[in-house]
Amino acid sequence: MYSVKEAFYTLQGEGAQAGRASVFCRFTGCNLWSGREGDRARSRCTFCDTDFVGIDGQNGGQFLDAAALAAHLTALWQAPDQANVSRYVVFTGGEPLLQLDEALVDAMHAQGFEVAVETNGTLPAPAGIDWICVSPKSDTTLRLTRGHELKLVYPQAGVDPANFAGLDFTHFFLQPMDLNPGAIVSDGDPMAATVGYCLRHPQWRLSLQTHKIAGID
Ligand SMILES: C[S@@+](CC[C@H](N)C(=O)[O-])C[C@H]1O[C@@H](n2cnc3c(N)ncnc32)[C@H](O)[C@@H]1O
Ligand SMILES: Nc1nc2[nH]cc(C(=O)O)c2c(=O)[nH]1
Ligand code: SF4
Ligand SMILES: [Mg+2]
Repeated sequence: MYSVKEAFYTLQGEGAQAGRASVFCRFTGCNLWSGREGDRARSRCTFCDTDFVGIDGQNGGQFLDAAALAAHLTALWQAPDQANVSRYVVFTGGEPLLQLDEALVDAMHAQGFEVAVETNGTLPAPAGIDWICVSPKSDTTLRLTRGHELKLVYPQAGVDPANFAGLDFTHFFLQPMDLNPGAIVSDGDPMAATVGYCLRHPQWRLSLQTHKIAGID
């Protein structure tokens, strides 16, 4: 059984795949925050910009098995098939690695999708994922120390990007912390701080949340 908050067709907004047409599957629940505003300040992740509670979002629900969820997500892909252009699904949340398993990865591959995940990196990943984006959070133990992109929200108190710069990732991004969700503390302007860090440390590139700029999901 999989619990899905919402699922929708949009453009990936962040990181190296920004701008790419994608089906997003947002799983319910996270291991670093309950999702309740009253718990935010004392949670392990305090700046989350996402509602991942329940199954009441667009195209949300419970799905008995991988085949059922794969069919549901495939129906959301809205483009005609074209040679050399893959369908693309992004599993996020909440924390997707609480629910994503090899059966679902395989079922999406069988429907012609490349499979991406957005994870906080604290849980092991099933085999077969084509694109792993890890976004580390302060005061957590990173279990996923390799992948395709490491995308650190910046600045986070007590987190130095240098601690991740030697890990086995292809791309290194800093993403300015969006303070709108009521994020708890940040020193100064995250955008300016992030730009400044990337200017001084060219290994790191700026990731903007382009879906927020574009006004899409
Ligand atoms: C909502 S999280 C879900 C996936 C997973 N739990 C994680 O944290 O990576 C999706 C992405 O949004 C980022 N994010 C969350 N809140 C943010 C904020 N206030 N500003 C910028 N990025 C944020 C996360 O770091 C992650 O890269
Ligand atoms: N368009 C769009 N791109 C995204 N990239 C990562 C997101 C996420 O919430 O995981 C996200 C999202 O919520 N929307
Ligand atoms: S950003 Fe990710 S890890 Fe943090 S509370 Fe939101 S879903 Fe959980
Ligand atoms: Mg988001």
